[in-house]
Amino acid sequence: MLSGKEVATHNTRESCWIIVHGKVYDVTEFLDDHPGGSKIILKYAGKDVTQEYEPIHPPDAITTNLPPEKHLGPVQPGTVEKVEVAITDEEKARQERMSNRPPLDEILNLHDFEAIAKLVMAEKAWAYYSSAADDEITNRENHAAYHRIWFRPKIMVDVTKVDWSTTILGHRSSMPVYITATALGKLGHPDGELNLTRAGAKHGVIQMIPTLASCSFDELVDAAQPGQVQFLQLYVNRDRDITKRIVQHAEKRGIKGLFITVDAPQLGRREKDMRMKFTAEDPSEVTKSGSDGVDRSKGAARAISSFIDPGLKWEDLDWFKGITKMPLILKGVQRWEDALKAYDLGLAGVVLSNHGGRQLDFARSGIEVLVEVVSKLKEKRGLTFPNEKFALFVDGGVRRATDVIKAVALGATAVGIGRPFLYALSSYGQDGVEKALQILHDEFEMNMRLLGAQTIKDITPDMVDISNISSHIASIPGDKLYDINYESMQHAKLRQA
Ligand SMILES: Cc1cc2c(cc1C)[n+](S(=O)(=O)[O-])c1c(=O)[nH]c(=O)nc-1n2C[C@H](O)[C@H](O)[C@H](O)COP(=O)(O)O
Repeated sequence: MLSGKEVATHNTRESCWIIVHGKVYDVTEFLDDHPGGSKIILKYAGKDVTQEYEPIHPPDAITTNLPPEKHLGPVQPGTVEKVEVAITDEEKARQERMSNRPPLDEILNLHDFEAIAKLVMAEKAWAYYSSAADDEITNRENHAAYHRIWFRPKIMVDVTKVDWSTTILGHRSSMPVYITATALGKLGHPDGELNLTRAGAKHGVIQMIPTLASCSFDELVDAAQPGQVQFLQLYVNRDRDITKRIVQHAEKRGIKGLFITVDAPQLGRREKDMRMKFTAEDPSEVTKSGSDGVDRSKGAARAISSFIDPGLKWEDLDWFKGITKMPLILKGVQRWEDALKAYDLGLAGVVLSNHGGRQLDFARSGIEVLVEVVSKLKEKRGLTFPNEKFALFVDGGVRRATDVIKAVALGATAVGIGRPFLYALSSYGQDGVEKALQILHDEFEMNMRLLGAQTIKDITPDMVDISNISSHIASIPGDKLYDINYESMQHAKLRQA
């Protein structure tokens, strides 16, 4: 066993060891491959870096990215000097805002969590969660699309009792909503995705565990209550043995659905996240590309995703069917032809999604694609929805129970919600996530009554007017760069002249 003293002598670029979770790693040859640049590692060379490591890296990031011969084994307990991570003025100001945030009972809707999270989250964390690709048009369209769908409520229906519970892939759920997969939960809260597991258990809502969770997969499955249903979101690894191991382990641990993410052969250019250059203090320090040629100077997203296989193709699905019996669902389908292909291949369903606008900008919203998919699969295969055999899910921009009800009316089995639960856990931890779920329950109760629907089955296509669904009015974003940098400079020059 290595002593902390011995590890401390390896604190240079020539020989750099670090300690993570009580284990010693030789990262000397990894320094220039580190997505956040070498500087941040050298700052902690020879020391225990766990506290700095945890919020940004999935637990197994170091073991999967470092060859086994660099894993030097456990460090002797009691021999390691504690690393004090100095509290910056920015962090002090943030903690001050956190202590002044409104009490939870003043939160009335899911938008409130976003407003508070923006105030109380660390800049890097907010950038990562809120970021979307390019001009973020799709991110805005995701919610805007719901504003183009109007209700045709029924009256004189006895709605004394209303019930919005449902089944998702054959499992009971208290509402047609699941907590979708979003990476790096510990950026927002030290308990990370555990907040989602625990709140989901209390409110009978399914959690989709992300490949890039901050918490380990087993930690999240161990934290589930008996009978609590969890799905797994999978980024397919270039190394198929790693993927096979993850999938078969998940099945053994009782995961009830494998959601294969298909809209991210490369993670999108999320410029707010990129500006953070994540952990590298000196941006020019951030390595342009590692030994595998992956450009790592693009913030956290790109940093943690170089393992994703851009070569994933339809033929791979037979391989998946051969390694698991879990229902297979494709997450990130964006046109009816691909939904039809997934149905013909006997998959259990698709998530009509553009990754929360974080991937291809100008991709259409999930709800608009839903309308197209339902009509085309009816025309081509005589299918009606919701459909037990082939479930349609939608995610992106869902912030109200009325958004969910619109999706259900149009044939969705259920809807995934992402950022609102992240903002809730970042502002109030598990209590925040529970409050968000309770708000949705309260909104369902009211809206089902006002719609004249007693149960989910009574929410039918005739209850919505979708005549405007495809008329996109993309608000052209202001040209910040020109307006702030160039235009004002010209004015300044003219003023001086
Ligand atoms: C907000 C967010 C979304 C992420 C997400 C991380 C964040 C912070 N990450 S990402 O880092 O790679 O982009 C994932 C992910 O791990 N895997 C995935 O399939 N979708 C990922 N998504 C997309 C997510 O599953 C939903 O499609 C999206 O969040 C739905 O939109 P709303 O946030 O508006 O509800």
